[in-house]
Amino acid sequence: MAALTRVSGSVGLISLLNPPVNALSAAVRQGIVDTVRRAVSDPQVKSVVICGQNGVFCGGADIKEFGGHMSGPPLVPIFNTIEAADKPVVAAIEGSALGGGLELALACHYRITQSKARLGLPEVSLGLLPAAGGTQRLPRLIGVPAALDLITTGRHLTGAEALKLGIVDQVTDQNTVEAAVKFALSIPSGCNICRLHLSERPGVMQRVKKSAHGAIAPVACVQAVQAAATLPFTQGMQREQELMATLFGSGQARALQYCFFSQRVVSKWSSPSGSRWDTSKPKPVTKVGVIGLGTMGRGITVALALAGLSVVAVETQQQQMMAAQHAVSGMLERTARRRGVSLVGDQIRYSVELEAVADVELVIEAVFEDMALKEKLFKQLSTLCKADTLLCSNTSSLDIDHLASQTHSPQLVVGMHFFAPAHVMKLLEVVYGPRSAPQAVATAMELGKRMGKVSVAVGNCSGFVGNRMLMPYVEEASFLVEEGASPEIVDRALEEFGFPMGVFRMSDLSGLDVGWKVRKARGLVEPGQMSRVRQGRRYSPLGDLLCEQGRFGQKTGRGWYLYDSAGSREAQPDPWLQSFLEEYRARQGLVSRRIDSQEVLERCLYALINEGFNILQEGIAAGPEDIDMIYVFGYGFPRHRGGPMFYASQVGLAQVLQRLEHYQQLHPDIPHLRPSSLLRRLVSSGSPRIQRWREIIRMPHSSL
Ligand SMILES: CC/C=C\CC(=O)SCCNC(=O)CCNC(=O)[C@H](O)C(C)(C)COP(=O)(O)OP(=O)(O)OC[C@H]1O[C@@H](n2cnc3c(N)ncnc32)[C@H](O)[C@@H]1OP(=O)(O)O
Repeated sequence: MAALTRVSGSVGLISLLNPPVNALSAAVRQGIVDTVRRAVSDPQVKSVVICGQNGVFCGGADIKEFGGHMSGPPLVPIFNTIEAADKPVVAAIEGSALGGGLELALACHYRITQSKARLGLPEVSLGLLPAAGGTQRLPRLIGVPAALDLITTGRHLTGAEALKLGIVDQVTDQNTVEAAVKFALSIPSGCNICRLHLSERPGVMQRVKKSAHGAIAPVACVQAVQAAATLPFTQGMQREQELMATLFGSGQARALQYCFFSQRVVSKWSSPSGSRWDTSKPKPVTKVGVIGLGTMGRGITVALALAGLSVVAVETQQQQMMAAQHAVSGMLERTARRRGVSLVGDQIRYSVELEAVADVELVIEAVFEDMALKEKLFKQLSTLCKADTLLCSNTSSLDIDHLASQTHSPQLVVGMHFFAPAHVMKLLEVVYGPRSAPQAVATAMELGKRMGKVSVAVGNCSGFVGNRMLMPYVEEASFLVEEGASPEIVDRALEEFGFPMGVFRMSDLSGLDVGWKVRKARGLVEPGQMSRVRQGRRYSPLGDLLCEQGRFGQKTGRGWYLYDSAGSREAQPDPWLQSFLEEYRARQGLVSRRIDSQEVLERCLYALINEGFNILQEGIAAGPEDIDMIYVFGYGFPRHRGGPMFYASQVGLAQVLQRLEHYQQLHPDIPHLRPSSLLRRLVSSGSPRIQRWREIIRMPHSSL
């Protein structure tokens, strides 16, 4: 798992061998121990170079080992031995040096890196801290502020950025191992351990705690770096170990590591028809049409252009097209500057003629959420585009199969549901209908990947996965307000749970009129009416009544909260709303009661989770990982809780079932509190680990 050879006469070359990313498994750690010992004791070896095989230095500790019993030599003494070696040790970094991989390089005396290599300490995103000396060596090498930034965010750097910060000694575009060997031959014996004088950074802890939304790892990272600033190296290392011990077995670490693997699981998509990621080849796409340049169309255009695709952007009115062109240019420049990438000119062609998309390979429709308008457009596209052009809709809830039926080639139609702002948000729901060809799904998934999205393939139903689950969550929040809670009580409970925004603040941000339009389209809105049963089930008209008063949220300066002015973001409790709610409850004969945060969490989250089980049962999502990644990347579900389905597994499925039954008895008129039969089945199968749910879902069962 690590090999030692002698090159250029006197350089001991140690290669890590553990494809695909040379993770530091027990065997690799043992290999490093053995090869370093041999190299250091060999009198013919004057200096040592450590590299990774197959163009990757090292992706860090083997995350798969974290769940089980850890065996083999630990990293800290291995790295201390390397640092203490009396022969110069040089790390040759290609591909990635992440987590324990970078910590290995930091223990070496010198680092040479490929300019495009990725370096970073991403442990915080796994609920951990860099506990193989990273929190002690990095601040001593580059200072506290830069180290804090890298360790608390986990962000990756390029080799060139790492050189600027002083993490590496040399960057090369040539063969990195050869450059490192040449470097090793040129340096005298003795080592280069940099020990900066460090001082603490006031105010950092407060800032990190605020942005952590309840995650504990970023806080522990700050504490560990503070130890580097205040304690001698050996004591700092001890503090690092103590802090790591509090994180290692935590539920948050388990949730975050589950997210790491789930993000990779969802790219290996499958559908109930049997089509799969490994048997469906995507069609090559170089030119894409975007129809409709409102907020979504503009974001999609930017995301495509940044991914290096040619875009034909169509808007029917000249004036709107000009406005969109101006906005897209600004967004592109800002995003490219932030990401440090250069723009390729002339990638986007604007037109007011639909015919401009006649020669593209894929079209993304992003016009208003109006079925009649989309039907007409798909009919036109089907006639004017090439016979094999993929037609995709950015609808957030409409029937993909119905749209497909408007075209000559329904197999070429899929949904590509982006999230606003589309050039920033990582989630893409790829929606397949019963007639979508495997190649169409594979192509949309591949295009999402090229745009840097986490793409999740889901089946066709109203609202798909994300918005379908959101309905019961939002409805429960309104019911709680009818029963006595205030928007502040509901939002506070959800924000303390870890959501960046509660239901009502989020609704004010996105606009209350958005949901009002959807409810109108579903025939639920009865202007001026207060009835609380519609279409045979409990309904809260509160949102409609606010809209009738022109309270659309932030954009009108009032909604569930009050704002200083239209467009302001600072939400304040509104005394008017309080009186309005009191009057509403009195007219409805509702007796207000005290509602605590436990009830808020249980009713909102268990309703959401219950719908997730229905979705799994119907095969709309292939597994719990798909739902969890949709919620983590698209809806702000706290990543350190793993997503709604993982959270349910942590709470205990029997407990979720029991609380749903309890609330359903109290509220028999709320269908989404009726426990899903899949949840019952899982509980009666002994509540297996989430990784085993797919087996249970697939098992034949009787619904009797
Ligand atoms: C005492 C504690 C000390 C240290 C703690 C740590 O080091 S924690 C680990 C820190 N490292 C990371 O977080 C890096 C994780 N990996 C990545 O970010 C990417 O995999 C990487 C290295 C940038 C490569 O990306 P790429 O897109 O090329 O490949 P992909 O992500 O699809 O990964 C390929 C397969 O490798 C598996 N894998 C990757 N890293 C690890 C790892 N550290 N441990 C175990 N397995 C890893 C990944 O799951 C993929 O597996 P597959 O079965 O093919 O889906």
